[in-house]
Amino acid sequence: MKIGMIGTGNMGKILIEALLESKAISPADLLIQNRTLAKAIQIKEIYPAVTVLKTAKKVAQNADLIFLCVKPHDVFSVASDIAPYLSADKCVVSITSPINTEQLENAVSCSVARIIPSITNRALCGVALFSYGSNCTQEWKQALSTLFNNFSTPTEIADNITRVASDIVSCGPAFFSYLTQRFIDGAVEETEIDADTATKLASEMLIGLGQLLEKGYYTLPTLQEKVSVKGGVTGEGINVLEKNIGDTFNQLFQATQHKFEEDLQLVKNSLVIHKNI
Ligand SMILES: NC(=O)C1=CN([C@@H]2O[C@H](COP(=O)(O)OP(=O)(O)OC[C@H]3O[C@@H](n4cnc5c(N)ncnc54)[C@H](OP(=O)(O)O)[C@@H]3O)[C@@H](O)[C@H]2O)C=CC1
Ligand SMILES: O=C(O)[C@@H]1CCC=N1
Repeated sequence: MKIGMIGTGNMGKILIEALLESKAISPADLLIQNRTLAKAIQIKEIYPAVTVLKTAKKVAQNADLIFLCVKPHDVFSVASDIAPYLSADKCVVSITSPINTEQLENAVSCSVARIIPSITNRALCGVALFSYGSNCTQEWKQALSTLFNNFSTPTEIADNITRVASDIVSCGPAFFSYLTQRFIDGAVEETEIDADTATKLASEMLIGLGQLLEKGYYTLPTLQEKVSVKGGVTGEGINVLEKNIGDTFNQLFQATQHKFEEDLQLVKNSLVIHKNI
């Protein structure tokens, strides 16, 4: 199977690295293209057997499975460029949350899916959120799930939880990096530890925490219970968190939902431009 990647920015590159480093596919089966071609050429310098194509049209003609790894406002322009070259047996995957599979199916006449990846897939772990188009064939559903299983936990989601699922899976790494950074900053400001040591200790702690959860030794509540010895220091710290976090995370999910509504409207506007309604 030939896989085409249109858009080799942040996420396109991460998917290429995950596909190749997990050995899900061979570099000879990968066709890549980007608006600024130099970005795709840089990837070929790392993986010489990858083919760089000059146009999205050529990717559509030569690949069986085509990933659209562009920003939401560019998806329909790329989809309408490639639509005439897609036979019914091909599959198009978009990776962005504000565009649903119905909108994709209206833009191209082949199997479609939306797969929202996560930066954690670069480490060949974490979740990829799957939504299949209503006309997506069983063969493509199986092929996509098998492909992503090499470097992620493919998880099918209902449309109504798209935003929150993506907040947790794809935005989550940024949120928890930010919180960890603030944790480190506090330690450096309040004690004699230096930033490098605090960063190293906090990073190792997070890796260990991930391993504990992966191995299933503890749930999140039992883990807190085990560490918070009665009358001990952890309890004092948890009290501070309880007093101050308040409804921060409610506000966070409200803010992302609000931004999502705006993004959905922008997508509708770009659909009008491409006359696909
Ligand atoms: N970042 C993340 O963690 C995640 C991102 N996503 C989604 O992935 C999508 C892409 O995000 P990201 O990779 O961060 O964005 P980037 O801006 O880094 O990448 C987008 C790429 O698309 C290219 N591009 C734009 N138009 C075209 C075109 N017509 N033909 C070919 N290439 C084109 C751009 O080229 P050029 O070099 O010319 O700008 C750029 O390299 C977003 O919709 C985002 O929501 C999903 C999950 C996680
Ligand atoms: O489309 C999305 O929801 C993702 C989450 C992180 C960036 N973009």
